[in-house]
Amino acid sequence: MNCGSSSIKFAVFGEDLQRRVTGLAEGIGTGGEPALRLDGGAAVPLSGVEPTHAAILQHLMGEVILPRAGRPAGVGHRVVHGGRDFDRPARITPELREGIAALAPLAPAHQPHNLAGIDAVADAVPGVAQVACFDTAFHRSVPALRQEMPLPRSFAREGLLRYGFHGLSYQHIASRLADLNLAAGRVIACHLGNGCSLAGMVDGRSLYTSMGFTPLDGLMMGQRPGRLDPGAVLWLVERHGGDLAAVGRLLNQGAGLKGVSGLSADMRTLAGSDSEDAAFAIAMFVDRLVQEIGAAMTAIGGCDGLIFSGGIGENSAAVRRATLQSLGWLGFQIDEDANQANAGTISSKHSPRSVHVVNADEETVIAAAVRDLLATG
Ligand SMILES: Nc1ncnc2c1ncn2[C@@H]1O[C@H](COP(=O)(O)OP(=O)(O)O)[C@@H](O)[C@H]1O
Ligand SMILES: CC(=O)OP(=O)(O)O
Ligand SMILES: [Mg+2]
Repeated sequence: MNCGSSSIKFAVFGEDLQRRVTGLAEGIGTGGEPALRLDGGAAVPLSGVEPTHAAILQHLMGEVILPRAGRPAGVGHRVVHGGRDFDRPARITPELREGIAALAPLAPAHQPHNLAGIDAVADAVPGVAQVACFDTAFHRSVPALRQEMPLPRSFAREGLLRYGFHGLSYQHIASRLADLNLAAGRVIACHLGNGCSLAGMVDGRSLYTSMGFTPLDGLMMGQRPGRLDPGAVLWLVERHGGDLAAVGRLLNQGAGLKGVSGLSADMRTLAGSDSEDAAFAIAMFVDRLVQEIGAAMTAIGGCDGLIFSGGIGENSAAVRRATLQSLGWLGFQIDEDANQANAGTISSKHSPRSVHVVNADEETVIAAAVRDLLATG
């Protein structure tokens, strides 16, 4: 289960880790009618189901997942924030559920939905083994120097650290590096979905990531701004008369591509629009990405391979082309035919650094963790 801010992704796996059912419910809480896609088929409106995560989860468990796949041996969940303590997949107990709930204020657009998933499964399949897989865990290898912030160190001891996110996606990318001849070396992986971040990995381990204490930092995203001057945040709080919740909504839902374009958080919509603000938003998205790739390269001492992943990274040839054009002077050369085809390798034959497209697959990483934990009891 991968419960996102406006979507629920799920997959049922056999013991061989092959997918039996794959589903995506999207458009939850966005004002329109949510729809369900099964196994890559057409979107079917979820008419008659209350458009909340909890109600849709109940529907999916009772009407879709259990009838098709039977009672599962175990259920794994993507949990966005694991804080300092949860650094590996773990069986969900009442205590762990409490710990996950306590971190919700640090990921308000995600963590409550992750909890809704856990609760819906417990209701539908009482007693089933459940496993939490944390999006922060992969980045616990980032050096302390980069996890702490330039503030009095007592705050870091209280847990004010740069945790980083999208770790399940990076773990999947790390598992693919051997096929790309990049198992040893410096890799920058860009996960560009609704939330966007990048990771600088050396020999498959994370040493740098653009997201921070919360999923607000770093790259410009669908609805979040990414890196902001903290003075701008203070100004926004004053401008909203001290209403922190309103500023929180602006930063989590009303900024990024959506805020700048005034049109949509969806890259497809912006790419198909002739609005000047939409074009400006895309150009800013690319510029921020280029800057952050440069920061990651200097942090990890270079780059042998660059990877694009996530809905935008996998499908937007235009974003990849614009990014690589700006980075051309650093030795990134594009093969435009391969890029247009969303091929696995999109750098030209003689490019000093290789560039690849890897499909995001958080679900397989979760399924493997569940299988491993069940095997060890
Ligand atoms: N063909 C495409 N061209 C450009 N952008 C695309 C395309 N397909 C999907 N996207 C973009 O991918 C983003 C969603 O990414 P995805 O990884 O599916 O999101 P999530 O973070 O919810 O998992 C949206 O901005 C969407 O417009
Ligand atoms: C952490 C995060 O930003 O997740 P998502 O991409 O699912 O919004
Ligand atoms: Mg995502």
